[in-house]
Amino acid sequence: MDLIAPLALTQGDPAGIGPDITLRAWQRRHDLALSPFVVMGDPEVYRVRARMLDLVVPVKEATLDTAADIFAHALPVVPIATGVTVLAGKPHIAYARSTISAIESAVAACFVGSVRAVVTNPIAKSVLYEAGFGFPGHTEFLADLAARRTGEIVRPVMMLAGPKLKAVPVTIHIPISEVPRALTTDLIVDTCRIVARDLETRYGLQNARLAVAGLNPHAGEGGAIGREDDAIIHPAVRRLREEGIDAFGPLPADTMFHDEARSRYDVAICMYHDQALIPAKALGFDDSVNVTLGLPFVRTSPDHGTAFGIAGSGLAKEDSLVAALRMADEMTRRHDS
Ligand SMILES: NC(=O)C1=CN([C@@H]2O[C@H](COP(=O)(O)OP(=O)(O)OC[C@H]3O[C@@H](n4cnc5c(N)ncnc54)[C@H](O)[C@@H]3O)[C@@H](O)[C@H]2O)C=CC1
Ligand SMILES: NCC(=O)COP(=O)(O)O
Repeated sequence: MDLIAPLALTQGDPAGIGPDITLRAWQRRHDLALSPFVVMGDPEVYRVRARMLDLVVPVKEATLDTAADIFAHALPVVPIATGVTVLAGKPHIAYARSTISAIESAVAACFVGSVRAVVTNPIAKSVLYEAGFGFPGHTEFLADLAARRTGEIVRPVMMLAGPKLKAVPVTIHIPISEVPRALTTDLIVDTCRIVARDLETRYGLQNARLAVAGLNPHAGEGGAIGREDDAIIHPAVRRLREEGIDAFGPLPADTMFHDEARSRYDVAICMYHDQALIPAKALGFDDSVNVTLGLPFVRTSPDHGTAFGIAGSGLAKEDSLVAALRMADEMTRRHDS
């Protein structure tokens, strides 16, 4: 991999805080020693937002070849026109096409080696659904783009990674009422295999310890408070251990996230979205990163969403985006060494 190549940073929803935190991360690039990144987005959105926020950030249209050099003195943007005036804090389905195109362009650039990794700014799921977007989120869309490129099945796994906790939701963006039906022993086993493999290849963590959460209170209390823990999760843990993966559980989820409990594992495997994301965000909202494992390229993202309520106000913190840029940089360097 060409380590001179920049990281691709997608626009995300242009009405959200993506432009704010991108401008602020670029401003701090020297202090934070950030590797060059190139934005896939609408240059005008960044110019308008910089004026709104009173930030002195020159924005320059770039190509993938010129971006890394431009980064030293201006924010490089590979232009993807929104075609409409974007209002900060006011999401609109008219922005959906450019939001999606930015992701597609970043992935295409990654496959030809013009960028090293894909870092995504937040998208508003409901806005994209309204515009006909057929995927729950980036995670599944990126896997689909990768599968179309490689001709192979790509199983993506979401992981929230921060200094205090790595947590994986086995099921992601589905209604809580559908979780028990969606959970299968095979799904848990497949997810854990990908986690164990990618923690080694992408993070250099060998023989990772996987703490598998139960689904029901007290991990089902021997079947008295729900049967899924014994019937579905326990057999998955057994199979993983037979394969040599250091998985254990199912553990009562309420007692697996305190300091001492976390010292016993490298990653928490959780059964549903909030079981993973609540502890991850409670323990590190500003420095946790949303990573997609299982892809043939590196993808990271801030852990937060579009935060429309504070877009253009100057209140948005760029810390999680900075952590995502850093993590993507480190992951591509490690993979290459
Ligand atoms: N990776 C992605 O694309 C993600 C997208 N979303 C989308 O974001 C939209 C809004 O979701 P919410 O649940 O409201 O979560 P949110 O993360 O956008 O906002 C939650 C709260 O945190 C604050 N906040 C978020 N990021 C911040 C930052 N960088 N600095 C300071 N304060 C910050 C917001 O102002 C709000 O009070 C939804 O449409 C959701 O689909 C949510 C999570 C991740
Ligand atoms: N709650 C996490 C989230 O919404 C991020 O999803 P994705 O867009 O990274 O798939």
